[in-house]
Amino acid sequence: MKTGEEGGEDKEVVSLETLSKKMDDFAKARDWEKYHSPRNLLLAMVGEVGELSEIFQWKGEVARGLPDWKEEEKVHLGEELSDVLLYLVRLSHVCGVDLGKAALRKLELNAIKYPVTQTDHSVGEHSSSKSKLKEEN
Ligand SMILES: Nc1ccn([C@H]2C[C@H](O)[C@@H](COP(=O)(O)OP(=O)(O)OP(=O)(O)O)O2)c(=O)n1
Repeated sequence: MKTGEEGGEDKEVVSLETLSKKMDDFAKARDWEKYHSPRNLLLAMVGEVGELSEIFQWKGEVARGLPDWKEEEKVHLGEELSDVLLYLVRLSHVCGVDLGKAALRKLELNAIKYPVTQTDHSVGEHSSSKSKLKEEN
């Protein structure tokens, strides 16, 4: 699917369903579904989070947009971010969780828990946003 961008440039929109289907095809083609259990996928994802962390390790704080990074470092970053995302999507799939839906619901909960009028960004000390959302629905 393509969508128009402000600058007239088309950008491909990649859905979570597309990624999930591709992971499913990948696993089926290799007969790897037996390895893709929830626990295995969780551990694999955590391992990839470790690899992602290594990229930032010892660098100190880095500026948004990573202006000082080499192109190859950014490509590597994209690969590790992708590994985390792909395992997360796959984990959600094998657990029967609709990740897109769950994330939209969580954003709603976050908005209730942290209203825009709140300025101190503190966490905790909030009444349960989950019960508030339940009351509203
Ligand atoms: N049983 C497996 C093994 C791999 N993958 C897929 C999902 C990840 O996107 C990627 C992970 O592959 P590697 O374990 O080879 O990890 P890296 O690509 O990070 O390689 P390395 O750890 O050598 O840097 O492959 C998978 O779906 N199921």
